[in-house]
Amino acid sequence: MSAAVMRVDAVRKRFGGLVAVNDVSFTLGAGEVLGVVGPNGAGKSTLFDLVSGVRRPDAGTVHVGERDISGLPAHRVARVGLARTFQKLRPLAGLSVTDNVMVGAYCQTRRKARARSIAAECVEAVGLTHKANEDADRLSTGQRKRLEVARALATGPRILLLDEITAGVDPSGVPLLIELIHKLARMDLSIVVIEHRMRVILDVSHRLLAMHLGTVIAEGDPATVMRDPTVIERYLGRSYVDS
Ligand SMILES: Nc1ncnc2c1ncn2[C@@H]1O[C@H](COP(=O)(O)OP(=O)(O)OP(=O)(O)O)[C@@H](O)[C@H]1O
Repeated sequence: MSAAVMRVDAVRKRFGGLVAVNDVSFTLGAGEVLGVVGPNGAGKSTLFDLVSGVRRPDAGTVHVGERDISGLPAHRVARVGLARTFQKLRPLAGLSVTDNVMVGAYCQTRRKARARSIAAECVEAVGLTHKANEDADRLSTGQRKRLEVARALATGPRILLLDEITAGVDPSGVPLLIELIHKLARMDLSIVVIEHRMRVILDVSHRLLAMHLGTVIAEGDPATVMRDPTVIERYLGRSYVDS
């Protein structure tokens, strides 16, 4: 792991009286997979929104390499090489898998033929070639998650933010998604993963960031973070300690 490809400094977001993300800072190394854990409402998805330009931070900065991308809208952030998936799946209804992925590819090219070929590569990378012409609405949850990844990949990112790609997926489909994250990491991407399933997060992450009520409560190598008494108390619960 080498120099940071992304640096997030003291980002903050308030919704009315609630500080959803409270001065969160972290770096992402080249080729690193950083896991983000925390209970529901900890601020994980809002943190992704701030980094990916879906929402503007009230304070703080986000750098990709030397470039300050703080407050840029999502389409411009995508052009800098940062892509994300969303927890809530939103394939474009009535469009095929390939057409959905081409939407991402138009971030890299205006040529339809080139967009189609990028889409084909990305659909293959996530293992959906056999569904390429199918209506995206007809996919299973696990397949839709992979479609989301393909659409993000088609924008040509260096940094990928994955928001709970195993949520709602049948346990039998989880190993395929774990393998997909490993594959993405081998594609020279630097990745931030939000994930509730412990077996997934421990399998894929080089480093962990634990959040609670908008703040970072622990950061470091996964085994150490998981043994941190504050993380156990606020996130994992007594049953984890006792088991
Ligand atoms: N648009 C919004 N308006 C008001 N409050 C919001 C909004 N979006 C999120 N919140 C609140 O901000 C806090 C953080 O939410 P967020 O979705 O970022 O948490 P999370 O850690 O991703 O949770 P989960 O694991 O359930 O997805 C929560 O209290 C949530 O209710």
